[in-house]
Amino acid sequence: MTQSPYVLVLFYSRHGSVSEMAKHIARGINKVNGMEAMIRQVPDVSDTTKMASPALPENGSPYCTLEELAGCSGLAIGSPSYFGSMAAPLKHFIDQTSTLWMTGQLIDKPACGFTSASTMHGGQEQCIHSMMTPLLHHGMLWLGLPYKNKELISTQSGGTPYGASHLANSTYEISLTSDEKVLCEAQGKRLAETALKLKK
Ligand SMILES: Cc1cc2nc3c(=O)[nH]c(=O)nc-3n(C[C@H](O)[C@H](O)[C@H](O)COP(=O)(O)O)c2cc1C
Repeated sequence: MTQSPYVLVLFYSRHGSVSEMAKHIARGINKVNGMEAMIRQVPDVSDTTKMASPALPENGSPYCTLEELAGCSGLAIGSPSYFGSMAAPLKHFIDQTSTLWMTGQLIDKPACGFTSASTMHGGQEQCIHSMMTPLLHHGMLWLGLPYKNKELISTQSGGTPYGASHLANSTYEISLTSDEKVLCEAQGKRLAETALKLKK
């Protein structure tokens, strides 16, 4: 069976905010005819062993396989901001992608990043940049969010020109503001439109 062209929405989320953002990004992707969203998460890592998750997630999206990453037409990658950087489980997953790097399977495919953080100036932009770096090594084409999206100006919470973000506060608020939702959808739509244009 041939898989329809898809944009992979790949994330790690411990408390649910980034997972919620992934749904809104997927909604934007699915607005583009000819592209569909595939939502996948990465397993947690343990403090004491190399890898300690069950083979299947207890809830939420399935775990991503390397084949699913290799086959995507575009990639939206999301992580909570942890000390201004991506969370370890996502980095752990990326660190297993050397075979894709050696075979150049992600070259010239578009990518973008999204994040959630508990504080306004706690490193949202830095976290998005941390996800950009390995994907540039993979030869991917990084997309931001242009200011034609007026919500970037009106937002009182998340939203950056580097990628969508959510301000969860210290109360782990999962629900997104309307500006944050619009920006997530705009980012997903832009990514899918670009993936369609670039598709060979
Ligand atoms: C280890 C750790 C480090 C964190 N570092 C930051 C940080 O640097 N800046 C910030 O604003 N929030 C930080 N947070 C808060 C998370 O980014 C925030 O709760 C986020 O919304 C969680 O996303 P999730 O609900 O998808 O798990 C940190 C949380 C943890 C557990």
